[in-house]
Amino acid sequence: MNINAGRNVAARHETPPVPALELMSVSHSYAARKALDNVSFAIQPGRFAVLLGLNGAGKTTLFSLVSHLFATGSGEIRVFGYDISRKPGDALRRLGIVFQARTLDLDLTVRQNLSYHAALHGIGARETRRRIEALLESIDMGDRLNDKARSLSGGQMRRVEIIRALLHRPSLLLLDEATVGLDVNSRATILADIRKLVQEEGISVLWATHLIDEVNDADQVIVLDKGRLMADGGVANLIEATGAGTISEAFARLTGSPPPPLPEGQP
Ligand SMILES: Nc1ncnc2c1ncn2[C@@H]1O[C@H](COP(=O)(O)OP(=O)(O)OP(=O)(O)O)[C@@H](O)[C@H]1O
Repeated sequence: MNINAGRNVAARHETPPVPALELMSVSHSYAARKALDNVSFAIQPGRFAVLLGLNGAGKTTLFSLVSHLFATGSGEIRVFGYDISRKPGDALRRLGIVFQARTLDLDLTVRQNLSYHAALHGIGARETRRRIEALLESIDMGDRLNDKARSLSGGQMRRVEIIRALLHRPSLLLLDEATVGLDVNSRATILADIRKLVQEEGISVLWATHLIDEVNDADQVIVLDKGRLMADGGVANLIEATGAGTISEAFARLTGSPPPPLPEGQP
């Protein structure tokens, strides 16, 4: 008996998973300046995808569209199949976002900053307390609960912002230049924490950066340059497609720029 027969039939009829994030022909302009030009890509559930682009590539604009801060004028954006324009509630519920600019209220305590976000998502008081305490403990910041946000270091503020983005248990996390301005150790800790979330919780991540050393071999790499999608694929694919020796060289060839800078603190 061929025990695989049934399985093969099932596999033939299997539908592909709904992407965690899908952009279809998305464009955006600020007056005459085109910031995104016909950008399409998809991120599958449970993937760590790096959105790699130099200053002005369009990364923040893309985040503003995905998070529905800006209306999608041209093209379509779906979060786990939900169109951000037609079903913003369903899409945003599945989305956690850490913006490039610091967004904690410095005069509120860590708990107050986090509780406010939980309330916006309709999470009850007891559950809010439970989640906040567990998440803060997980990053060894349980003792900072009642401290004012302004007393935290830059890296600690960033980690509180990441926790805030996770409070409503999103399935897709977007981070825009999350490590900018942080020292080498804080950068490494934050990146490792996020990679752990992908591995252990199956969360999908879109990590926007201009730092090539934040890319791992197993990542999906989406290269954006002056609003245009230059490449989308695995590290090995990008290296092969560009005839480069390294991902850094591949990026330089794709964007016509010198190899991107190494992070602060590295020669
Ligand atoms: N509010 C705005 N008004 C006009 N032009 C803008 C505005 N915001 C961004 N731009 C322009 O759109 C383009 C894309 O900018 P965006 O901030 O999305 O890029 P980025 O990749 O996030 O860059 P950075 O890493 O420097 O933040 C740039 O040419 C920028 O000057």
